Amino acid sequence: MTTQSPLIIALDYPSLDAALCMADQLDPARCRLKVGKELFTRSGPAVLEALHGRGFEVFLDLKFHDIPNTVASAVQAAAEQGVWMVNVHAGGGRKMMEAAAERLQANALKTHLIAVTVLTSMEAAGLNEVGVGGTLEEQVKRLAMLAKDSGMSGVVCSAQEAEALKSCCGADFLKVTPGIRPSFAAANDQQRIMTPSAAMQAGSTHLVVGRPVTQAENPMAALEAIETELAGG
Ligand SMILES: O=c1ccn([C@@H]2O[C@H](COP(=O)(O)O)[C@@H](O)[C@H]2O)c(=O)[nH]1
Repeated sequence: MTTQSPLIIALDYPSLDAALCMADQLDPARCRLKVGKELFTRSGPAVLEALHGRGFEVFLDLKFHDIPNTVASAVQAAAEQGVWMVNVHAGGGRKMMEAAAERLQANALKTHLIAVTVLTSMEAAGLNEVGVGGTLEEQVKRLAMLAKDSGMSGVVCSAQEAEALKSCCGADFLKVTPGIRPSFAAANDQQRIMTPSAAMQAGSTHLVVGRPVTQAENPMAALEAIETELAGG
């Protein structure tokens, strides 16, 4: 099933059972689901099969970053398992991204392929410490433009950069934004955060929400509060 909702719920759980317990409370007409490193490493492709069987579109968030052939093969493996979206690190460079995009095209695979710019848990000082000069915004913009030029259909960025990326990369270029924090939620380890409605206004195309829903006392009430906020209520 496909949905018009921009919401992608991050299933960051240590077991397949725990992830499916949450998935079974959610509706594929109202959100997509994200499977990340912890859950995939523990459960493997079985989690994708289980979520697809329940009608969900799945973003496989493994952030591949390796030599071009290895990344292209991993992206192909993900797409052949039917995921809706998969990602790589833009820092892997043009050749890596082009190889991955070309592999999908050569095999007529329609999975969205996007690239991570700068993790939403990073701030300027942390970026500087790993040797990146210039501002954080400049780095996000540089990597987004490189990603677009290398055949990516969008990027992972923070909602704080969405407006600038809309200007340089266009409205159709996907801006998948983690670090979404409704007013009731803690920031946790996220640095560049925004509320759901502000993120949509800024130009995010998809909102990744994990702990504000999955760790809430009442996850369904938290999700409904986000939906109400997005509906302008
Ligand atoms: O830059 C990035 C890229 C990926 N993520 C992932 O999104 C979710 C966010 O979860 P929260 O609990 O809402 O913080 C998580 O799975 C991250 O691995 C990100 O946060 N930032």
